[in-house]
Amino acid sequence: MASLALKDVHKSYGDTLVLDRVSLEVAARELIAFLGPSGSGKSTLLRIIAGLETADGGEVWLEGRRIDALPPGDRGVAMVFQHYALYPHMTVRENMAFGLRNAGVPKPEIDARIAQAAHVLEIEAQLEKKPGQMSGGQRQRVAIGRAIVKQPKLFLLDEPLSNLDAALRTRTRVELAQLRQRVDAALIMVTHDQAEAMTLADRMVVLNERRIQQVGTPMDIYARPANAFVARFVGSPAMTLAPATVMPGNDRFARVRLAGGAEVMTRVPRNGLVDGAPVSLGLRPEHVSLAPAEAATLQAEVILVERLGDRTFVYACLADGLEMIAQDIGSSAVRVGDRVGLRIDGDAAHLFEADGTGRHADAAT
Ligand SMILES: Nc1ncnc2c1ncn2[C@@H]1O[C@H](COP(=O)(O)OP(=O)(O)OP(=O)(O)O)[C@@H](O)[C@H]1O
Repeated sequence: MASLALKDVHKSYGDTLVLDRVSLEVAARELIAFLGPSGSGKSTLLRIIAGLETADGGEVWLEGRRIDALPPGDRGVAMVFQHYALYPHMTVRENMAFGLRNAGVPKPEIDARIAQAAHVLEIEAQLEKKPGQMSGGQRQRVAIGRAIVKQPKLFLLDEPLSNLDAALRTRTRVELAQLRQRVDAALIMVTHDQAEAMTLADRMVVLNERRIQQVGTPMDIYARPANAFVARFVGSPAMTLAPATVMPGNDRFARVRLAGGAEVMTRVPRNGLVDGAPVSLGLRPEHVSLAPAEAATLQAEVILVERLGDRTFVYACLADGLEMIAQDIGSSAVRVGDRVGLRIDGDAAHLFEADGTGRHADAAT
């Protein structure tokens, strides 16, 4: 049985539809990341599940119980906010006990739950401190602890790491990954940060334009994005989308011609594609490499070089103005203004419909 099920959830604010028939099933103990651009409805969906917002239609089920008409406190859901909203005048222990005391949980039970959560989060030594005496990372753990003591069936985390600096964020991400092994509940987190989603989530839900665009494991979404939006949104730097046309032929796989004339042999089955049909060729940087200008079919001028230490991203502009990103070795010697050749790994190229709405399945799918 799914832990959480959303069925045809929709929501408008005034005349603006923000969620359009969203359906999703989350398995027990699964960690799901909602990923999408600003305004795509991630927080609204989370708030509907938590009961802080009412949907206009649709159903929310948790462990076989319909919860969308229940008040937030009765849903079996605990939410951790981006601004963790700890009570500054209370100690960590009091912060964690507050909700339980209000819910009438007996004191020995509260003490036991706090001790257990503090152990899981390794904040036993901080229990008598006030939030002002703690670092951002410690405060975030207390906020998570406050959710853990409620023993929810589902945790909802809204941008849980976004207030932390880069180093602490990476560390807390690892801690969150470890924590989830120790809690017996499903977990949904909202994030802007795809590295966070890719590293933590069992499955990612990519939202855009009011709808779920794709649900899948991080690697599945990276390797087989369902449409041009997902292709460009997931992965950094973004995938290049090059306008191309399908060339006539009886090959098993489709050969396409880029606007500038170069041809690329893909691994996308030829059948189902119409001769001359416009398509969009998707290329990740790791599938475009540098080659001596005279030996390659594509010539380009380097416009930007991004050195990351272990590898270098080379942004290059083709004669027809198309920009492509190639990946080179860490010690790459290329410089802005250089003329370079580009070699495309057609086996790894993606083909999307020209309007970006769909993907032509490749041989691996
Ligand atoms: N209370 C509200 N009243 C009116 N419009 C709202 C309200 N809350 C959200 N919206 C609108 O609904 C849309 C979705 O907002 P939501 O906060 O869910 O997006 P999001 O994906 O979480 O964005 P962000 O990543 O910026 O937090 C946006 O267009 C937003 O302006």
